[in-house]
Amino acid sequence: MPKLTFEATLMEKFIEILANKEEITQRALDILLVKIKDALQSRDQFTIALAGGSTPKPLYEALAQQALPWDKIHVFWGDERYVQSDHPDSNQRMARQAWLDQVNFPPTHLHPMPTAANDPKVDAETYNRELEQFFHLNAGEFPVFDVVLLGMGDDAHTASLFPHTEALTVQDRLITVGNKDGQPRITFTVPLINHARCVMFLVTGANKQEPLAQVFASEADAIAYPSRLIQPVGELWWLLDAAAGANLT
Ligand SMILES: O=C(O)[C@H](O)[C@@H](O)[C@H](O)[C@H](O)COP(=O)(O)O
Repeated sequence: MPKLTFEATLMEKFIEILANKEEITQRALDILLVKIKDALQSRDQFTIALAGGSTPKPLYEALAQQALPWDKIHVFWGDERYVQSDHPDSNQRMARQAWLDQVNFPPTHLHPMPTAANDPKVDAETYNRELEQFFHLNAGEFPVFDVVLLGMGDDAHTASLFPHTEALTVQDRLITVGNKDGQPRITFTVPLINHARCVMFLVTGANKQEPLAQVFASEADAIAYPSRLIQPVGELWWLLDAAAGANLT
């Protein structure tokens, strides 16, 4: 696999260690509400890409309690397991149950990753085209999401960008096929995430201590610790609970 290189980028990095999941949820909500307000004032539209997994679910539940102009917000997914949308592992299903189906989003404002073609490459290409059309992109352009939410696995993967996989090296697409132990995923690529105005990691649990130490180390192999590749042109937020961030204080 080619050595990964990426230019140094201008970004503002914020690392906050909070007591627990509840504090992370509240802090993430507070930041998101500011980003939504700023986006609506500047562009009259807010675009967000959701993370899957378990950590963001309380944040989605908290968002469902907000009175926001849902008709000005567009929701995408940063990655998806390659299962049907009603499968228990579906990231779409989790976000709909926790938030999206609990408020009156216009259906056209929800942009789930397709998983029905029985070929992840086809579905990845379909979603790639959907983003190109939605953001009116010319060939080779990347869209700028207002916020990309991310989690991090205990192998330092993020989205469905897993260690030592081809997905890590894709630089000319918005969407590609991820691979978790042979199981296909659909995922944002590194350059797509890195074009965001704001990337926010929510990371909890003592099992994330070691991978975080590698992600924040001055030197480490980004192919082995893919979250190192996330260096957005905009803001980078790391919201960690005390267990995950214990070694960083
Ligand atoms: O589809 C997924 O599973 C996620 O996108 C994945 O990248 C997740 O964010 C991490 O695995 C952390 O998951 P937890 O939040 O459950 O620790």
